[in-house]
Amino acid sequence: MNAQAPFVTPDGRTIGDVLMDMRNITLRFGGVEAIKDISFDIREGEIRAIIGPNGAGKSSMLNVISGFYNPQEGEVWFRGAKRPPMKPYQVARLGIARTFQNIALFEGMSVLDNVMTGRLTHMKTGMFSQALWMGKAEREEVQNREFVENIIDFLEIQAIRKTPVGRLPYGLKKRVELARALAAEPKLLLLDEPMAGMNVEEKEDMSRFILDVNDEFGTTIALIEHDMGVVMDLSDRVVVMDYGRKIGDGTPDEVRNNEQVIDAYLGVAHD
Ligand SMILES: Nc1ncnc2c1ncn2[C@@H]1O[C@H](COP(=O)(O)OP(=O)(O)OP(=O)(O)O)[C@@H](O)[C@H]1O
Repeated sequence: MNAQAPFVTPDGRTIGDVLMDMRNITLRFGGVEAIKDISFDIREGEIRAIIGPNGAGKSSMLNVISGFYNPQEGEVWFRGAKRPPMKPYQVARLGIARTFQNIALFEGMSVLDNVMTGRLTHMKTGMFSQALWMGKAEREEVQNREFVENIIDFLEIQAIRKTPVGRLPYGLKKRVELARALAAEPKLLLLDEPMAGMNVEEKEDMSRFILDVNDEFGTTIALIEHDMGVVMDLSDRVVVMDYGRKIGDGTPDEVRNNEQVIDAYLGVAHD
């Protein structure tokens, strides 16, 4: 990848080269154009938000990034290479992990076991050696377990590591989902409405953890969020979508003062 001029955010943070480059993406569902010729990039180490009214195409965009949908037109570039159409598990192996708008955890399993499932992409030994519990499989299991325990500590969920997820309050379930995504050691972490349905205190906790993950692990984060206070506080840069088109792209201040964005989305109520 060519070195590019570093991008310095208004609060003085320097963010790196382009990690993900979406070029002229168009996605159709039959006659519906969910994404219309959108281009934007995600730079190494930044927190990038995608915002817009309901039905604007945000989830569709996240699904293109995660490989769940393959666009009819346009190119997806990741770490300096054009990504061919792929299945989500192949995209996960490239280092892209995600959380979902509606929590997708195994309710009957413990927190620890749920977070361990996020580690599956890193398990290298085959079924055969695992079945025979050969040395290599054992070493790998120990290392993966250690990695997962560190994440559990980091997100302060040690006290509930043995608790079945189904018994946890909503805010903690969201944190477990974040832990599971982090267990995959992603280069790019996608968060689909991480604050949806949370109370003020839970939102504050989640915001802090998102910032800590970005700081401590240097993980690049792209998120969809409707809470504008949270978006403006957390993000380095924001893409704004409306009816499948991109209508704004820039720092939180630039986006906040963009007339088209104000008319389509922010209005008065969100100020
Ligand atoms: N699987 C699908 N099949 C057909 N149409 C779809 C599909 N997924 C999304 N759409 C349509 O694409 C458009 C964009 O939807 P999308 O869910 O991406 O928007 P969004 O911005 O994420 O909305 P929200 O904020 O409500 O989650 C909508 O018109 C939606 O009805």
